[in-house]
Amino acid sequence: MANYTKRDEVAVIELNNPPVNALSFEVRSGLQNALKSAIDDQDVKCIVIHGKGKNFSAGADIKEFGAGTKQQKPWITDACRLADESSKPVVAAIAGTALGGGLEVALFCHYRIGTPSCRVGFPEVQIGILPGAGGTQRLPRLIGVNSSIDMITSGRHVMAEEAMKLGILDKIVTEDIIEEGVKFAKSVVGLDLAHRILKNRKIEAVSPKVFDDEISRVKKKYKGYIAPLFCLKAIQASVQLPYDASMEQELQLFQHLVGSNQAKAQQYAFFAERTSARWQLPTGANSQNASPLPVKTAGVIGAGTMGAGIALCLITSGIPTVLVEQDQKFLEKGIKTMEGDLRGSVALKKMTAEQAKKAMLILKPSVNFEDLHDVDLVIEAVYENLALKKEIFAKLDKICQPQTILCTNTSSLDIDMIAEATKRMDKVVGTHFFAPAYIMKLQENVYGKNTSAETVATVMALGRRIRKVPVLVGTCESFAANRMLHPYVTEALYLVEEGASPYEVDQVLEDFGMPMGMFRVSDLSGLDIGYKVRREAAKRQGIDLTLGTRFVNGERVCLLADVLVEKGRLGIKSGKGWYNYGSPGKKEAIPDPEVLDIIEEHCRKFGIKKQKISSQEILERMQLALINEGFRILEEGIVSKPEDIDVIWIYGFGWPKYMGGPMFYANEMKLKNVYRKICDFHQKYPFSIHWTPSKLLARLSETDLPISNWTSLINSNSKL
Ligand SMILES: CC/C=C/CC(=O)SCCNC(=O)CCNC(=O)[C@H](O)C(C)(C)COP(=O)(O)OP(=O)(O)OC[C@H]1O[C@@H](n2cnc3c(N)ncnc32)[C@H](O)[C@@H]1OP(=O)(O)O
Repeated sequence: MANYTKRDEVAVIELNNPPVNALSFEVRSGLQNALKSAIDDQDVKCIVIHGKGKNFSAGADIKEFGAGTKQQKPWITDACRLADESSKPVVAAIAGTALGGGLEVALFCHYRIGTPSCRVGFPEVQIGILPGAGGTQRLPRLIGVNSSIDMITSGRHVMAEEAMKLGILDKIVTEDIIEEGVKFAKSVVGLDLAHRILKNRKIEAVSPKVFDDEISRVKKKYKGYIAPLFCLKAIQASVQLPYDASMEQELQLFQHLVGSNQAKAQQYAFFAERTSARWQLPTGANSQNASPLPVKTAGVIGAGTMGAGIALCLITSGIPTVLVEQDQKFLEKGIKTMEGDLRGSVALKKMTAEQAKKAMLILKPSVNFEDLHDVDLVIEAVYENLALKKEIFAKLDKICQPQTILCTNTSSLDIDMIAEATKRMDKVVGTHFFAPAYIMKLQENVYGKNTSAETVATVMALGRRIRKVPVLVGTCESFAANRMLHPYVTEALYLVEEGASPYEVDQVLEDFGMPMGMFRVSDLSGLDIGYKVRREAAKRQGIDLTLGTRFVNGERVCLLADVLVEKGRLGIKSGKGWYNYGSPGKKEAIPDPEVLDIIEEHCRKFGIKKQKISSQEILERMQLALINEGFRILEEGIVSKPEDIDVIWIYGFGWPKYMGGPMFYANEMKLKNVYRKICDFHQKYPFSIHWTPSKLLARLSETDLPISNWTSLINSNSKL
């Protein structure tokens, strides 16, 4: 709703829909009525619109879009048209965020003022739609076509200072936004409003080439996403058509997008991220009843690629950090990496040179563990070796304050075994970052059997603070993220043995929307890593793994990657892997006939008959193998909801948001179809344990319920 009050001759309209003042039907109607009252009231000389609480408005209520249903009238445009027509100045007084429809409301006002910390933007592309209440028509009239294209197709938030430079804000004021709004509104009473009404403004002439170039740029940068292209069409209409006709065009484009599968998936992903933040432990403790400890300072152990990346996340979020390495040379190398990454961020305009300098000032590099004595939280990021990690944790337990939280960046080791090296098992937790840690957004937090709710609350809060997307998972072999990768990778290798080339497999995955195919990712990580892990695991089990091994414990194995390693093809680092890179460290992946010969030879050796495998089969086998594992992870309670898995795949492995995530994808395929196909594969490939159908999937597939109901069904039926 919208509250209407008066301060002398100033009407003050307050958008009131906590927590973010989303423009629901009630708010739109309230705004329309309040504007009518203010315009009709003879005593009112000017009008201020502001938002209750921390935000002006986060835009349209995304929940109302639900699967393409039309918003109930009045639209934002119906409500705000009154501002355009008003002879009394209307001022948008912006604190917090004015996003999407929120910014559109502000663009209907004659003036916009904002606090120094306010942000504006059109993030609609991120939820698969476009600004559908005049944003694509009015912004170009205010800040020009090029800047509008940048803002609308990227969806980025623009800070007050930049908004002022662009001309979106007329003034930056103090944080006391209502007082400032009233004062400003009074100061503009009586001024000519004609040139302040955006729909009346002339739009600059722009050559069609600008749009052709932008289409190419957007297609490349946001590969697979349709909304940014629709945004361009709408902006182009603003240049080519009169205002009313181009508004109509914007509405049509908006309506097309709002009903699209991509919008549905992207909006699911938006809410999944927020649902995933609401964690719970098997004890019943959860994000509502547990409080985080304050983290004023932090420590990182290990200045290798991961450690340096994690330290960078901390210092760029304003957390003073001690970075400890045992060797001065490695420490210096780590700092150089960090400085290089910061230079990259400055070049990409993600931060200013001043901010980068400030971040480095709160880093304390050290070769002395004792320097971790007073920090509130330590993240250990040394290489994967249980004995070494236990030694470090025992040392930390003695050096750090009793309340200090000790985190391990392990990707596979048992959290409980690491915790046992300390006398504070409740304060030990996994914080698994993904490479490159400074860039990848997923933070997979892993609780052990003694990890306290307070510790979990602290690392979940830390994740959000350092701009990661934190997800809570329980302990199991490889945890949730990497565990799901296993069947995906395995199935890719089987497909290659059976007749698909690695390049066909990668093409299918990239066409689906994955940023890189599985084989390119393996080359990037280094094939020798898996080689070592497989040999160590086999050694632990007393198995003699050789290139002649075909079955382990009754399960089919394919060691083609190991054949490449033994030929010196380690991936990008050696210049050759599944692809040829020309020379070590080069990134351009070129399909290599030599690899196809190696595969031929491998298949001949084992008498494997090759056949043509369709793109559809490649996709189904890879996706369904990981989906089945996802259901098992849910079934075992390693994660508490399907959204956790989707968030892991979107932010850890680049699953396209417009496909929602693997669980959402399964939901769209209908679980009965997913289950039937998995059963078929199980029958066809009995020696692949990953095709054993999940019991939870079997049970859910009988219900035909949508993904939004799965969690309550799982919780209400312990037999699942
Ligand atoms: C025809 C007109 C068409 C108009 C197009 C639009 O306007 S579409 C909407 C465009 N706006 C957005 O995409 C903004 C989405 N919101 C955000 O980016 C962030 O929420 C925020 C505003 C930057 C605030 O971030 P913060 O971290 O402080 O809070 P949360 O993200 O956790 O959000 C708090 C709760 O509010 C819910 N929510 C946020 N925005 C909306 C929205 N636009 N509609 C509905 N609900 C919204 C969010 O889901 C959180 O709810 P919980 O129940 O607490 O999880």
